[in-house]
Amino acid sequence: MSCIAENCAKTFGAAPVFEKVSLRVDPGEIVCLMGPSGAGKTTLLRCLCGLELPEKGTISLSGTVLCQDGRWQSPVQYRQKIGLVFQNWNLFPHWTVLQNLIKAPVHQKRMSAAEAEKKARRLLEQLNLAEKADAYPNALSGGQKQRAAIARACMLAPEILCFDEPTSALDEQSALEVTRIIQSLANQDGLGILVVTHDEQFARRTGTRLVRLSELQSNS
Ligand SMILES: Nc1ncnc2c1ncn2[C@@H]1O[C@H](COP(=O)(O)OP(=O)(O)OP(=O)(O)O)[C@@H](O)[C@H]1O
Repeated sequence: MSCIAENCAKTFGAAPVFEKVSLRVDPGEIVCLMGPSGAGKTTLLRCLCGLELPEKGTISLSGTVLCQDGRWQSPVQYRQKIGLVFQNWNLFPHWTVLQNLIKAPVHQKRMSAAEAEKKARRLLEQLNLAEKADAYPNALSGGQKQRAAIARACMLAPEILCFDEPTSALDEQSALEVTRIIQSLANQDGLGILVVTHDEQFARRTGTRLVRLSELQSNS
């Protein structure tokens, strides 16, 4: 159930972003990844989510290997176990909140429409968003969009959930709400959580472990 990156290296063109980076996220823990702008935090997150291929190293989740030394291994199975809440939420604007939640699980034939709707309504209820099920994303506040994006990521029951800068567009109240939701996902549902953030205050009150990208790099 742990997500493990070992000795990963990623280069764009001729420029190495990071080398020999290792990171482990266990069930129930909330790892906050921090570091200077441009250090490669989002790139590492995207590698862990199977959106970028590192040239070196291995990434695996509960025994399913995503990639090894620049080759994809089992990306489809791996991606089913990990979810990502994007910084700008990436909600489809022409779909309602409910449709945003149910389209992927139904399209991927992992759930019937009825099952997906039942699960989506339960998640929206838990996230205090039930009354917005039929609203379009442009009618939601930033905090509500964030919660809709979290609900959508939870539809496929990931083992690990990743967040890219979850508080960057939120006011203090909504950021506190995100802390509560993330802690509940880790403590009650046992998810492993990885959060890339610049928000030191958020990281200190939310994380069970704070790591800097520079500390993940082996010098040997
Ligand atoms: N698709 C890409 N093509 C080329 N270079 C890229 C690409 N994505 C990221 N980079 C470069 O990789 C480096 C790391 O970027 P990344 O977004 O991972 O950093 P970050 O630590 O998340 O920064 P920030 O905290 O500012 O979001 C930067 O120099 C960036 O310009």
